[in-house]
Amino acid sequence: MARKRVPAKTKPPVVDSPTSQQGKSDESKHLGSPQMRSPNNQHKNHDDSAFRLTSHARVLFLICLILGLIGVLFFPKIISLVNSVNDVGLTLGFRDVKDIRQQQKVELSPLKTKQNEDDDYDEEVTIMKGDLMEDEEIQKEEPPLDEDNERNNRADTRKTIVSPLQNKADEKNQTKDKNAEKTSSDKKKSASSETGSKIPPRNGRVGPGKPIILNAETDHIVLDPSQMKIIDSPSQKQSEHQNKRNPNSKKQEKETGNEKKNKEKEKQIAGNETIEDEIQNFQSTFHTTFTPKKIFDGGRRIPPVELLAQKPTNSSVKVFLFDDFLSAEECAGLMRAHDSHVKALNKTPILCFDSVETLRSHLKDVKKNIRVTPNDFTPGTKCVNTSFSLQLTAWLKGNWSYSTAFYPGESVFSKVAADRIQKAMGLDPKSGGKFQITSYPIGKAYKEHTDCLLDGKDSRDRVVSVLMYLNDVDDGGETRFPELGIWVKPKRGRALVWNNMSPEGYCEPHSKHIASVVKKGSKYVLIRWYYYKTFYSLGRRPPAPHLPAREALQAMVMCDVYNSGSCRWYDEWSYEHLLEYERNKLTLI
Ligand SMILES: O=C(O)CCC(=O)C(=O)O
Ligand SMILES: [Fe+2]
Repeated sequence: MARKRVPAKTKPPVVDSPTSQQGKSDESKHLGSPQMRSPNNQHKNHDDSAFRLTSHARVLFLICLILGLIGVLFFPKIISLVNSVNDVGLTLGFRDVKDIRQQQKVELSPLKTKQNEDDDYDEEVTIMKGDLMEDEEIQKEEPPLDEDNERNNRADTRKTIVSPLQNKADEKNQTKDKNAEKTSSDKKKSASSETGSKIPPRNGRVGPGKPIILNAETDHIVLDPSQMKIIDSPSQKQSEHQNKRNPNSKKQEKETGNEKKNKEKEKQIAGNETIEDEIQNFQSTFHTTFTPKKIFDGGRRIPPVELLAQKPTNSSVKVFLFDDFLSAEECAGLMRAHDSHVKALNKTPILCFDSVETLRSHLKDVKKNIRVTPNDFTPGTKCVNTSFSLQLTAWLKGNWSYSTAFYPGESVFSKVAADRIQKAMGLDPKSGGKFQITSYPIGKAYKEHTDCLLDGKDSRDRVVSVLMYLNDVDDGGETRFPELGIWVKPKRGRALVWNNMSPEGYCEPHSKHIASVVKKGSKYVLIRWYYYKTFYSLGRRPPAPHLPAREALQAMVMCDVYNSGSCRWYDEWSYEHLLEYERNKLTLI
């Protein structure tokens, strides 16, 4: 065997394998020169060095290829690591490596990766660190929710299990979409005809030729107290909610079986009202995600910017920001319409509290030593009567923020905004609810909350929130996400969009946010929530709610968990309307 070995320096005889012959003939074909084919020594030497050169070149080529591959694979990581060190370093001077790693994790999250497939997105989404704040600052300004409460909230959230049949239900619902679209267009027609209404709508202007109508139709509803309904027990609410969440669950089947019975109950609740076809035929759809994209509107280029969590988090919450999403004229028009509507509802509001303890805290705060019990609430509600409301209003000195609402079909602007949101954020207008404008006078804030938790249960189904700032605020008023370490300064026309629920349909505790105290000036925002599941009353004012009697032009003030931002004035009673109405119409959706 050893003898047969060819000395290293002598060239082995060329054994023309079929491939090498093939190679030669290919070469000759290529070069087309007969000499090149003649096997003289010179040529052999040339061949040798060419061979050596080629093999060196091959090795070099392979090394380059491997290096290139490594570069391609790790280049974005290296660059973004350098960037984040720069960004974070510039802001804080020094940051824990753990946090930087976390930032990488967020950048490489599934949503981002998915979006990278979209050229438009890849090109235009800017990833930005969220502005940072110290934890202690959050603690100081906005006391966190009671710890036990919070723990329960989280436990409740995790307890709600999405049915494995959910996907099937989604598919089914998608096929129903066509029907739903039809229903929705019918609904729109009906909503706009409804707008014709009993009292003249108040008009504001949103830019040239774009009227916004804030319709106070429900202000005329004066209810028969005998129609009032005792609010359901929390466990009942929860099971109803789970039922909504799991449309194929046993409970749902049971209800389908009991459809007739429920319809009767329904009719009973609705009195002599007949159930409109559009309600009866209503098909709900699910909404689980959003897809930010660059848009152009009114000559403005509006790209999304992703704000990265600045704290370790494994949540699915994504926060995006679009500057100049609304024009200056639109912002001014919306603020004017809101102000004039608030002014018009000049009757003393009815005051409501989430509990008698909250009422007590407020009384203590204004140094009124009055004994109150649950009997001070109008039966079946958490609201006090008109004369007590009058007294409380004087004592509390209008210490609240103001929210007015308008619905699709009530203004040209609502369609313009819904379409723009759809284009920029991929949110289906059909899943969006009312538009709510809120103004915060100086000193006002709004408590820490998620948009999907209610009394510790995910009852609101608000999968995505779209918050639009209508003015610059001189000082304060930031929207803060304490769990993510993100805070955003109000800026006229800026839109902020985030998901409150995971794609699986869980309410995300990390979506908790706070409207910080307005320290100087005032703050105006427009907000629209997009729901996990559409329900009939989205997009139009729900019919008569089972709430305390009230006069026309009488708003309500709702005071939740007692803290600095606990009370909010509402031009309508929609918050309860929606829950109540959804419960009542459960069998229809
Ligand atoms: O005004 C803000 O910054 C946030 C408002 C908000 O979160 C809400 O109304 O649900
Ligand atoms: Fe919120």
